[in-house]
Amino acid sequence: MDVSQMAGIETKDVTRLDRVGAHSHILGLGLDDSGQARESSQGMVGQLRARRGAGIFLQMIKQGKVAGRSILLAGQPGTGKTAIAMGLAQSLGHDTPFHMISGSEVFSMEMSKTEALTQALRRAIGVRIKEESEIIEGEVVEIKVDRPASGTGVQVGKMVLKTTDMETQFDLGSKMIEQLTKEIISAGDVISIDKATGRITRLGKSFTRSGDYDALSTNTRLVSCPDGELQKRKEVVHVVTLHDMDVINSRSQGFIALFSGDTGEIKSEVRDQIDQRVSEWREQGKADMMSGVLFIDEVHMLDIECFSYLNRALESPVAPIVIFATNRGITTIRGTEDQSPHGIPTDLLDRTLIIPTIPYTEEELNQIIRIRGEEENVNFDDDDDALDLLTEIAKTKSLRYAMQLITTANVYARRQKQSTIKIEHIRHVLSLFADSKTAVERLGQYQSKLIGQQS
Ligand SMILES: Nc1ncnc2c1ncn2[C@@H]1O[C@H](COP(=O)(O)OP(=O)(O)OP(=O)(O)O)[C@@H](O)[C@H]1O
Repeated sequence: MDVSQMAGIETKDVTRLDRVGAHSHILGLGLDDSGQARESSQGMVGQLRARRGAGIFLQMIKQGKVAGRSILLAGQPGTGKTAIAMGLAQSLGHDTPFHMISGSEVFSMEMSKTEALTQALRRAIGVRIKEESEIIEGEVVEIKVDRPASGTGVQVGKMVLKTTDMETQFDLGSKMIEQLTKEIISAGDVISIDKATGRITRLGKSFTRSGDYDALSTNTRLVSCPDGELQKRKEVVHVVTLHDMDVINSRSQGFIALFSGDTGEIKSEVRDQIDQRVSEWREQGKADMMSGVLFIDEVHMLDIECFSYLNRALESPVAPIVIFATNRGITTIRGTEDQSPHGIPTDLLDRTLIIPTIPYTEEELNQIIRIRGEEENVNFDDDDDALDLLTEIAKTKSLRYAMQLITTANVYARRQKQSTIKIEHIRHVLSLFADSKTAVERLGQYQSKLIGQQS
């Protein structure tokens, strides 16, 4: 049986999952009941003040006091700005829409700046619809992916799912494989597949397999293997974003555009129709609206027109929560000659609560790497210095680079038929992949050769 076929469509999962995947270990802000940040909780480590600040903003959201306001996370790269924004979104509910863009992206799309911002805002507003749906729910026994011999082309595979009463093998298409990879699904996970959309949700790890994991994160939810039939009808709550609905309803675009992410401009009549339909559903009690989070990184890259547009958009009654981030200090506001803190005009800055993020201590970096390792099902050898070396790399190069090395070293270790990452695996991938600073230095050194300007 082909899961994608049963799902009716290949997949409905939308764009930019790759960037979100790097933060899949973040499950919330890690605060206690009094709003204090726990040193390490819900995948979050350190950055206590910033998390506390975000926690207060969270309370304001819950009390409906944020209209027209936003927060700005200001700090060096790799200090957890995206992680905090995501933690805040997660604290609002695990199905809260979270959409991230970078300021510069607004200019690179084949559409006007305001259209790009409107799409981004609508991607962060959810409509929660309740309906009975067919799902497949079971424990993953095995996933096998066949790589095409050429190394490129469509991937196919098989997945065996079981309940306490039955076991079935499903064929996997490339989109399903992509989703399974993104969600880091492996044997022992209990998952649910919505047949209407093909969306996969990891419900937790099976109790029966919990003894098999050396490194079981404290975040890991343990659940029982489901019983009865694999396929069942359940009342499920779908969250679709206003943007998804716009795209599906725009006749020239349709579903296909959702997969490619290339949606082009959407006509305002289409948006009006969707708004109208959603408001009818709300009156009939069929749907609720939910504000998600729009995270705009590199906000200093936006220009004055974008800022004016956002200023107005923030006041709309259906605005999402907008979180800005930047690593710039005083800089020119694009499109003007004026300078301002973080390159943001003062009228917008005035409505923004600024939360600084600070560099991590060595101990914190070590913990973040450990958690990320657990998330990727990586075991570190306790008698070995692999974790210390990664910590050192995070400190001297960048945290992101250290995280990339976890993934690559794991692939290498597995190819060497070893189940734990050792220092030699890290050294090997270090010799293969340069960090961005080293790459830039090298490019500078060889620039004349690269662009053929040697005399
Ligand atoms: N406090 C934290 N606890 C757990 N993980 C974290 C924390 N801070 C950062 N990370 C993880 O470290 C990586 C880099 O952090 P992140 O992308 O949030 O930094 P950033 O400040 O947004 O960087 P940039 O300015 O480059 O966008 C991510 O995978 C993130 O999830």
